[in-house]
Amino acid sequence: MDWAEKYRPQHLNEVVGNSSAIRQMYEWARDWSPEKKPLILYGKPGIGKTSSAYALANDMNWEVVELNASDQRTKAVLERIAGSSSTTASLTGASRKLILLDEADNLHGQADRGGAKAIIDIIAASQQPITLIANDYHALPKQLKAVTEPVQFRALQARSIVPRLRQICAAEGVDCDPAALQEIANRAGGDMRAAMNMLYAAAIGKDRLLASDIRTSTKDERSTIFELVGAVFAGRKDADLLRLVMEVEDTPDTVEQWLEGNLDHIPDLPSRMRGYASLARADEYIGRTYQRQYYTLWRYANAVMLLGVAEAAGGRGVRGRIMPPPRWQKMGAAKRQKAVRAGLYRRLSSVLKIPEEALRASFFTAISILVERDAARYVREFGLDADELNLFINDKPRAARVVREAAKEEKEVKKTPPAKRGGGRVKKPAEDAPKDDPGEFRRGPPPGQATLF
Ligand SMILES: Nc1ncnc2c1ncn2[C@@H]1O[C@H](COP(=O)(O)OP(=O)(O)OP(=O)(O)O)[C@@H](O)[C@H]1O
Repeated sequence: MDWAEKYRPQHLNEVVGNSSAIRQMYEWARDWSPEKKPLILYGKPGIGKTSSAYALANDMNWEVVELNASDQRTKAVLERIAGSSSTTASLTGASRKLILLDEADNLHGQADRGGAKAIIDIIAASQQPITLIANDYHALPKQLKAVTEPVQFRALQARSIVPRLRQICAAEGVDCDPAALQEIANRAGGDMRAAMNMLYAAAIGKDRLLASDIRTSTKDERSTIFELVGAVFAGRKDADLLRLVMEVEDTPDTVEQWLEGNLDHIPDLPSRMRGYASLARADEYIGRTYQRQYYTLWRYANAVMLLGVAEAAGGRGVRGRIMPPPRWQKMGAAKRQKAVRAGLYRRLSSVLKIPEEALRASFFTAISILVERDAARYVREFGLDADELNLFINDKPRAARVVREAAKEEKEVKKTPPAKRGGGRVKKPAEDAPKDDPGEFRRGPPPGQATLF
C-alpha cells in the first residue's frame, strides 16, 4: 500500500490544515437533520476533501456509501438510500449513512438532462446526510449550488506539510533530512497527496533520505497539466516549458488537445492563428511519430507547440479558467447517450420479454410510434426519464415536460391516503408496489405486466 493510502487520516483531528472547513463539517454533522442542506467540499486535488468526509463519518459512527456522480447507476442507488429515513442501526451498528458523491463537477453542462436534474432533486430532499466533492466550485451547475452548502478546502502551506512528512518518516523508520522534507513540501504546490507520493517514491526501501535524493517528481498529473498550460500562456522560459512537459504524464497529442482547447485565451485573431499554425505543425510530427513508430519525433512536436503557442500568447496569461479540451466533453456526451440507450434496451427487453437484438433491429420504431402517441402512459409503464423518453420522441423540451408532469402526478398519488385512491376500485399493480423501494414503485408494474397495447 502506498503511503498516501496507508496514512490517510482516520479522524477529523488528524486532518492537516483547513481547520475552519473541518469545524464547519463537524458542526453540520453534529446538528444534522433532514432539513440541513448537503455539503459540497471543493478545492484542488489531494488536499483532504475525501479523507475529511471519511474521517467525519468515522467520528460520527456513520457508514459511508461512496458513489460517483457520473455513474449511470448512481441515480437508482441514491433514490433508494437517500429516500429512506430509517435511523435504526444497520448491521455494523452505524446510525446513519453518509452518502459521498464524488465528481460532482461531472454534472456540469448536463444539469438540465433528466438524469442529472433527478439527482439534484433527490439530493435536495434526502433523508440521509449527503456530502458532495468537487474540484471547481464555480463550474458547478447553479441548480446544484442552490441546494447545497459550500465548504472550501484550500491548498496546504508547505509548513503544514513538513510535520506530516516527518511523522511518516518516523513511522517508517527512515532517517529523513529536514532539507529533503522541505524540498518535497515546496514542490508539492499545496497538494498533500503529491507530497506523500514524492516522499514514498524517494524513500521507500531506504534507511536515510537526503536532499539530493529528491529527484522524482510524482506530483499529481491533473495539476501538472494545468500548470503546463498556465506556464505556456504566462510565457515562461522555453527551458521551463520543455522541463514541465517531461513531467506531465500525458502524451503530446493530449497536450496538444489541451492547448487547442484553451487557445481562446489569446484575445486577438492574428496571434490566435499563429497558435493554431504551431499546433498544426506539431500535429504533423505527432502523425509521423505514429506512422513510423519513431518516438524521437515527439520531442519536436512538444517543442513546436509549446514554444509556438507561448510566442502567440505573448505572456498575457489566461483570462478566466484553464478548461479541459471541449472535445472531451463532446465525447463524454456521446458516451453518456450510448449508455442511456443501452440501459433503455436492457430494461425494455426485460419488461416486454423481447430479446435486445430484436428490439434494436425490428421493434424500436414501432414502439416509438406508440410512445409518441401517449408519452405520459409509457413514462409510467416503462419508468422512463427525460433522456430515455427523448430517444423515442426526439423532442427534448416535450420529453422534459412529460416526465415532470408524470412525476408530479406520482407525488400526488403518493400523498393521497390509500383508501381514497381510485374511489374503492381495484388497485392497479403499480399502487401495490412496495413503498419503501421508490425505484421499484417508479418503474410501475413488475416486469412482464407492462403491456404495449
Ligand atoms: N489535509 C490532509 N491531511 C492529512 N492527509 C492528507 C490531507 N490531504 C490529503 N492527504 C493525504 O492524501 C491522500 C489523498 O487525499 P484525499 O483523497 O482526501 O484528497 P482529495 O482532496 O479528496 O483529492 P481528490 O479531489 O483528488 O479526490 C490521503 O490518503 C491522505 O493520505
